[in-house]
This record gives sequence, C-alpha cells and structure tokens, in this order.
Amino acid sequence: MPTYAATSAQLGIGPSRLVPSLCILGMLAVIFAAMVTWLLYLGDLRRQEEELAQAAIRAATVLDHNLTLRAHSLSAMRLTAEQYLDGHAQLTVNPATALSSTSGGYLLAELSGYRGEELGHLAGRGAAPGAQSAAAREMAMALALTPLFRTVIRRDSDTLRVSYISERNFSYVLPVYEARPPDLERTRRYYETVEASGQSVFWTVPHQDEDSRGLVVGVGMPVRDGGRVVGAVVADLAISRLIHLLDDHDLKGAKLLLTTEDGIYLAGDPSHLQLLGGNGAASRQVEGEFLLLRQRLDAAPWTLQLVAPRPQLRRNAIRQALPFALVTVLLCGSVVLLVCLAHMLRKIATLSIRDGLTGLHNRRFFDAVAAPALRRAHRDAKHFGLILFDVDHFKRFNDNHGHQAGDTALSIVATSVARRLRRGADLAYRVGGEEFAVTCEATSGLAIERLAQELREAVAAAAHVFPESEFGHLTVSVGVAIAPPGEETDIEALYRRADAALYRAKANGRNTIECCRAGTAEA
Ligand SMILES: Nc1nc2c(ncn2[C@@H]2O[C@H](COP(=O)(O)OP(=O)(O)OP(=O)(O)O)[C@@H](O)[C@H]2O)c(=O)[nH]1
Repeated sequence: MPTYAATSAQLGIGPSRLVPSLCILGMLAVIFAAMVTWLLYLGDLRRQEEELAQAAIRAATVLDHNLTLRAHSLSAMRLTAEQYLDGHAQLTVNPATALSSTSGGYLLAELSGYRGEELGHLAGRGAAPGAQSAAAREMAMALALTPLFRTVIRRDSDTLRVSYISERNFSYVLPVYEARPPDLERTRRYYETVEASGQSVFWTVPHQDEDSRGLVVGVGMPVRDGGRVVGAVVADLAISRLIHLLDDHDLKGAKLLLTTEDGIYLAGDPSHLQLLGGNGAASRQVEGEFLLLRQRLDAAPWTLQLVAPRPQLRRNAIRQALPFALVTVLLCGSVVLLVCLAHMLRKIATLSIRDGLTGLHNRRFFDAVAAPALRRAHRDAKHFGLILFDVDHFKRFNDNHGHQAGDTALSIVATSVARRLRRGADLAYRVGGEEFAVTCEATSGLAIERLAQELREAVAAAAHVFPESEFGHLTVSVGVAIAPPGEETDIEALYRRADAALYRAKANGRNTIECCRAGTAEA
C-alpha cells in the first residue's frame, strides 16, 4: 500500500539529504583548511630558520669585516716598527736616558720633548738598558708607534689598549690610565703566544680585564728585526663592546653569543651557556626547545652562535598561518552557508507550489500554470482537458475513520493519480480539501475522456477499504471539460464546465465520470 512518504519521494520532495551532505562538506572544508594551515605553518618555520641562518652569516660577516680592519691597523704598526728597526726610519728619542729604576725593573720617566700624558707606559724588568743598547733602540721604536697607537684607540671604541711587547722583557702600553705599571707577566704570556703561533696574526686566550671591563682578548702581530721575531704589537679588545656592532641586526628574537672555537664564552647573552657546543664549523641543530645556529668567523678563531627559542618560532609561524586559516574557514563556512541557503530557497520554492499532504501541485500553482497551458494547447492546435475529481463520501470516511485516516486516503488518491500520469505536460493538482484536478493535452477529446476514466479506475484499483461506501472501497467522481482546438475559451469557463460535470457525476451515483464537451451549457 503506497504511503505519503512514497509519494513524496516519487515526486522528488522526500526527506532532505542536505544535513549529511553539509556535514561532509563542512568536514572536508575543515580538513582542507587544517592541511593548508599546517603546510603554511611548516613553511614559515622553515623560512624563519633560513632567515636566522642568513642573519648569522650576515652578523659573522660584519664581525669579520671589523676584525679584519683591526688586523690592518696592526699591519700598519708592524710595518712602521720594522721600518724603525731596520733603520729606514729615523729614531728621534732615546728613552733609555729617561728610565727610572723600580723594584726589579724600570719605568719611563719624563722624556724631554714629550708631554707625559701623550706617551704610553714603558716599563721593564731587570736592569735598565744602556743608552746605546739594542733594547734602547727597540724602546725608541716602540715610542715611535705612539701616534698610530693613539689613532687606533680613538677610532675603535672596543680597543681598550694597544701595546708593544718585547722579547727583551719590556712593554710599551697606551693609554696610560692604569695607576700601576704594565703587567709584565701578561707581557711575557703574550710574547709566548707570539712565539707559539708563529703566524702573522695571533689571538690570545680571553681573560678578564683588570679594570673590570669584561672579557678582553688580545690580537697581535709579530714584529721582526732582521727576520727574527723580537716582539709584537698587540691590541686588547673588549669583546662585549665588539658584539654591540651587531645590535641593530634583526635577529628575530634570537640571542647572540660569541665563543671561541672550543665553545668558551666570550660575549653575548649568557642565559643559554649550557647549550654551547665546541663545533666551530657552520652548523644548525636542535637542542631541546632551542634552535642553535653556528657560524665560524674567518678573521678570528671564534664562533658566532645564534640561540633561537623554538616556541617563539612556533608562535611566529602560527601568527603567519592563522589569518589564512581564518580566511579559509570563513570562505568554507560561506560556501556551506550558500549551499544551505540555495537548498532552502529551492525547498521554499518547491513548498510554494506543492501541496504539503499529497506532494501534488497546489491550487496556487494551478492558478499560475493552467491558463498558459490552455493557451499553449490552443496555439498547438491540441485538445486541452481539465479533469476534476472529488473523493466520494469523504465526510463519512473522516467521521468513521478519523481525520488522520482521511489524510492517508487523500495521499493514496494522489499517488494513484500521479502514477498514472506519464507525460510531462500532464499535471496533477490538489485544488481543494478532497478535490483534485488534472490538466492535459491530447490529439483528441476521446483520449482525454479515456485518461479521466483511467484515473477514476486507478483510485478504485487502489481498493482502499471503505466499508461505509456503497462500493466498499475508496472511489472518486470525475468531471471532465475539454477545449478542442480552435475553441476560444478561458480557464475559468473550462473550470466551471468541469465542475458542472463533476456535479452530475455525483448525482449519477458517484464512482463515475461525466464529460462536458465544448459548447455544452454550464450547470
Ligand atoms: N482528512 C481530511 N479531510 C478533509 C481534508 N480536506 C477536506 N476534508 C474533509 O472532506 C470532507 C468533504 O465532505 P463533503 O464536501 O461534504 O463531501 P463528501 O462527504 O465527500 O460527499 P460527496 O462529495 O458528496 O461524496 C469534509 O468533511 C472535510 O472536512 C483534508 O485535508 N484531510
């Protein structure tokens, strides 16, 4: 037995499949947004790492450049010193004549022709050298370096002091800001470094400055006299000041550290000292929650290390990816909403032309399409039929079986009628409570009458039990009005004729059809 649901499905207005479709669409959109966001996030992490690596290279280049300038200054001093030593430059003073004895050594006293504060600190151990000695000649050479020493100190704020240290147990230091004489022990150590390195530029092990200006490293260059190393010019650099050269570099929140090649701390943010490795080569590695980038310097045996907190990088990446994720979600949400809206509009449009109980077209749709359909049939020289049918004794059916059963009966009538209509131009409507209509076109009036008869029989064949009816089952009475080609009539007149025919069918005993042909008087 067909039911209302079967009829609705047949007519294409069954229960909506939209909700699961929208859920799947929404899920796909969320998965898509999540995947793209994840890819963007990973891409941005990678980009940040690359930028940090580039920043490390740039910072190392800046330091290298500055340290190379220091080495050039040393070269100028060394050349000047060697010119004096090999006699190409004139010695103008003899400092040995102005040495005053101290315990275990000597100091440079006031030297005529020089104002004391312009001179450096000349001091040595052992007996003061004689005025004509090789040591006095070397001391004079050291004094001759004073203008160069002063230039370097004034130019490079990270250069704390410049000195000449000699194999002959003396040193000459500028500027003279220390109350004490030069540390001859350190002088000795410097000199040993020179001898040990045998290179043109040497770097000392970092040490604490006596005046607490932080870690100091000495960069020096040996001075030769006739090919033999006799001493070295040395500049003491305050490493913490050196690293300030990098202050304006955009390091994206990463901390900068300067270490020796062995990973010994020199300068920079000391909060992550435990991460420092000894590998001096350029490298990139992850240490727990930190990304560590190492870049070896060319000009000094040091390594620049960049320590970037990975949570910070992740936060940056999320900040980059989030707007896209939001836009994607918004776009996907908008698409889902639009689909939803389109479906609802379609449904509203369907509801506005369909009868909610039977799924047939409603009276409004009949009023909209019946007249144009009649005109079209007239134009195409076809017969146009309007078939009205009304359920017999329906009040009795309702009274005996209840309103709900009455509704089911109406659905059965609608299903029977809809199934019988096969041509697209033939349309069925529920035009009143228990009244139905069919509009159709045919090449003859007889074909329309036959269709009306078949519709009546289709309802009867459904044999929906109705004991109180004289037929024992549900039946309909049918009134037919036919407008043959060429007849000028309108839909209202045709309706009245069909209605009159239906009235006659009722009067003739029901479960029958009556036809009102063209020109027949209206009842
Ligand atoms: N269950 C149900 N009943 C309806 C609906 N629309 C109209 N009816 C009922 O249909 C009945 C029509 O009764 P009548 O117009 O007196 O006609 P009838 O009882 O069918 O008698 P005849 O048409 O002369 O055979 C009324 O009782 C209406 O309440 C509906 O949508 N559902």
